[in-house]
Amino acid sequence: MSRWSRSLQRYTVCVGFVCGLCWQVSYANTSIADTGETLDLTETLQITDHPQSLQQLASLNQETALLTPDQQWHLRYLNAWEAMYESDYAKSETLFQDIIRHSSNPIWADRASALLLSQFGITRHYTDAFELANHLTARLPQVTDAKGRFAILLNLSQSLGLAGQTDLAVHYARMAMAVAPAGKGSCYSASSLVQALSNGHRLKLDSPELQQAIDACTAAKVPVYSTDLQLTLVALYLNEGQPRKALALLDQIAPAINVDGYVPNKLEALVNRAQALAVIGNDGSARKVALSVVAMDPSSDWLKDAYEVLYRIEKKQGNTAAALDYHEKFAALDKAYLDDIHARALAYEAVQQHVLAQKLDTEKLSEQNAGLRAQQKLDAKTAEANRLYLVLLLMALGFGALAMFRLKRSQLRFKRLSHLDGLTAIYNRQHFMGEAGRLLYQLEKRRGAACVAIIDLDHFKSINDTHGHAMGDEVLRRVVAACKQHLRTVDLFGRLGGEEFGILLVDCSREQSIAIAERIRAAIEATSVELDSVVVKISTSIGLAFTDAAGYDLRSLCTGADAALYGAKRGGRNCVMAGVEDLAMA
Ligand SMILES: Nc1nc2c(ncn2[C@@H]2O[C@H](COP(=O)(O)OP(=O)(O)OP(=O)(O)O)[C@@H](O)[C@H]2O)c(=O)[nH]1
Repeated sequence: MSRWSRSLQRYTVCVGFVCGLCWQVSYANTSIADTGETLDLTETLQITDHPQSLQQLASLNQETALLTPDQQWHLRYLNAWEAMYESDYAKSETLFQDIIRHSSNPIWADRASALLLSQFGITRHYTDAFELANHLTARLPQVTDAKGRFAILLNLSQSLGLAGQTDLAVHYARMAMAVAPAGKGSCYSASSLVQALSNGHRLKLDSPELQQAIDACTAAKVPVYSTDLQLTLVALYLNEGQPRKALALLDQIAPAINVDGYVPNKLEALVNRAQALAVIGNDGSARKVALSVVAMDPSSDWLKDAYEVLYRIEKKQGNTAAALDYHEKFAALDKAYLDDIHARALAYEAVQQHVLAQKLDTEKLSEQNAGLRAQQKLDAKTAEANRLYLVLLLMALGFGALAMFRLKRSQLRFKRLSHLDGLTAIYNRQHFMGEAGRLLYQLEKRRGAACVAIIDLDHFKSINDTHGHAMGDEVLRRVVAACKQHLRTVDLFGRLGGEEFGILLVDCSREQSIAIAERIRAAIEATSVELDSVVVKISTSIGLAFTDAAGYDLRSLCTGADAALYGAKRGGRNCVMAGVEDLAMA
């Protein structure tokens, strides 16, 4: 028969030993005060002396207050193991999940995960098993706890073997062998390798792995495993058409099987014996052995093989009805068995597809995220560039505006300067004449009165000649200052040239104008100009012309004022001559 048919049962066996991890620990003294040691000892006893371990576990569960938080997780792990051992899978799964999710110590989480992986295989929760297997495969590089790593590797090999992934099962079994502790650890890992090869139909009678595993388990004194491996050899004899050798080996290991009392091995041996007897034609014995298997009412795997033997014997002997009956039973179990293999393969593929889809989704998301991040970076850079452009633009506009402002101010300044006399800072002749003409035009429209006064300093040449041009310039500035004292802001004041100044008195009657001119004359006369300790006295002659007589034409007014000025000079200087009438009088 195929070793496949026994895989799940062997799976259970392996789990039972692996999770116990029966390291070489002495347990003579079971009343240890140190709770940490008690926990370790209890773990050992779970395999080597189960009744004793139950007592230890009960004591520990009553003294949880004495345990550290980490020891409490260890205790939960032992309780989970116990529940699984007792086939209370609902309870053990709850406990395992609690440890996996909430234990802060990865040692317990990893060991619990390894056991839960086993349990999922036993309970045929294949999807859960392969999902957990994927998780543990990814987690493996971080597992530093030797026991946890070993347990994970063994159970990965087991679960992947169940999925028909022989290469992976062999790979993890070899990894487990590489880290296996001497003794039982070597036996368990070597047996896992044999099982992986057997499940993948890669095991031959002369495969060195088989003998290596038998030697390891014999040396480690693990009789159940040794017997199981011998049964693997029996199956190979049967598969290769050597039933007598199979029977010989079964006879050889029969005493050990009885001593072990391990039911799966006992059933396996019986089924193999029935098959071998049937092949050699000993139908009566074969039927008897097969019926003994049926009587034990085992799980489907052995029952299926037993019914197959019975069906072939009845058919061979022409017992059609019995043959048909056995065939129906065999076919039903065989279908269930094939369905189970199919279910494992499907679950494995579904999980791989799911993982692949998740990976693709993750990659797609990563790509999208990368794209988004790149877009965000681009957007940020664009925004930054835009801000920069805006700042530059504003700066350019600012600078432009500033430049414009400066240019305008400069233009205005030049314009203003171009309107002013350089020495006295009052209007020059050109601007004075232009402004005077404009004002007179406005005055004419509203018939306002105005007066043009021309002021000419007396004997200015002699000041220059006597005291120099600097004194002459200073005199000119002081004269302007004196005139401004008596002018209103509406009046127009300009230097017409040399020592000659013009004034347009706006909205000023003849009398008011004469009075102002007289005050200006008096002020100039009163002015003493001192420069380098030299004091100069000055005077001025002023000629006036009025709009009420000369009209609003500037030229006429200037001519009139000039004529009046001429009169003032002729009249002895230092006086005001008002209009043509005065000139006529003069
Ligand atoms: N210091 C100085 N002298 C100037 C300036 N502009 C003209 N003058 C001088 O002013 C003098 C004018 O002299 P004149 O035209 O003979 O007149 P005046 O000496 O005042 O004689 P009357 O007008 O007849 O009293 C000349 O000597 C010019 O050189 C100036 O900006 N600064």
